[in-house]
Amino acid sequence: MKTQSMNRDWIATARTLSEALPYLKRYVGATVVIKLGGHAMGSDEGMASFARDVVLMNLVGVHPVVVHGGGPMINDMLKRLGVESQFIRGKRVTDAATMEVVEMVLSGTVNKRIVQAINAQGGRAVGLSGKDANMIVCDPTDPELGLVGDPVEVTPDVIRQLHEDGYIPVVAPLGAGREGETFNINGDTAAGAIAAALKADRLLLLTDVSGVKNAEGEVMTQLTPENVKELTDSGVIAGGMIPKTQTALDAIAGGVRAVVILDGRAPNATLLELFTDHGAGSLIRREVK
Ligand SMILES: Nc1ncnc2c1ncn2[C@@H]1O[C@H](COP(=O)(O)OP(=O)(O)O)[C@@H](O)[C@H]1O
Ligand SMILES: CC(=O)N[C@@H](CCC(=O)OP(=O)(O)O)C(=O)O
Repeated sequence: MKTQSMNRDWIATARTLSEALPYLKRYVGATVVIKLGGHAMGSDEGMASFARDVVLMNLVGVHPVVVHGGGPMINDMLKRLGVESQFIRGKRVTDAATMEVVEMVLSGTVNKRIVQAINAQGGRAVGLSGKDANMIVCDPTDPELGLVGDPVEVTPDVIRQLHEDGYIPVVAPLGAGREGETFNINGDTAAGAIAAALKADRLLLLTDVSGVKNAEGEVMTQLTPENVKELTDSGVIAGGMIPKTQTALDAIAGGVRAVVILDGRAPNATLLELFTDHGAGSLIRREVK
């Protein structure tokens, strides 16, 4: 039996769809890089919801690229294997034994979980890492971090080709060294480098907080690179938020139009951000309009 309140729900849904039209138009043909952090990868239900959003985005003409992390999953596996791991300035010190586990977890378990989730929603996801087609070539970040790499040459042709053929690329943050090594790249750094190489319209960094907070703990809905520098210098931006905001600044300097830091655990976070005037999280771009 249909009730009046059910009718009201449908009317609200129709209004939301209708209001999305200008945004849908704006993003046709746009490239959107979405970084899914390990902390934002929740339950199977949360993963299915994320995957549904990515498939919908693709169906309305957006070219999504998913770049993922998986730090907590690497920690779990290292613990099970009895391998010690430590972080310096937010990056995992990676020796050869750790690298083997990092690659197994990122390229194997995590990458395939996302690929399967997208395919289960009717998308056609293809999993790859920065090593495939020599997409991300790295130099070592710092000798004390071992096999941690900084992207120095990014060739995203394979991503463009996959988009052209209707596939959704899902990229694990690993890079190739010039001497045949494998490098462990911070997930945010890898996403920023890919977004800059593609001159993406948006880079969405999905994490476990609703955005960048000011000294009062309020989420800043819009920030310029200057605001980020001030908040970092005063110590308000700290810990894991530092590589994220640094990635945002580098990506903008590299030609990405805007970067959004948002809570990936919130339902339909990416759709809200792209297709409504409500937006979500903190938008960082050169000029705040
Ligand atoms: N100014 C700030 N605004 C929001 N979060 C901040 C800020 N400074 C530090 N953080 C911390 O940064 C964390 C996000 O970074 P991180 O844990 O590395 O995320 P992820 O695993 O998703 O990459 C937040 O959970 C929060 O504790
Ligand atoms: C160099 C470095 O620290 N690499 C990360 C790669 C995964 C990652 O970045 O995962 P999140 O996005 O979930 O944090 C690591 O080994 O944990």
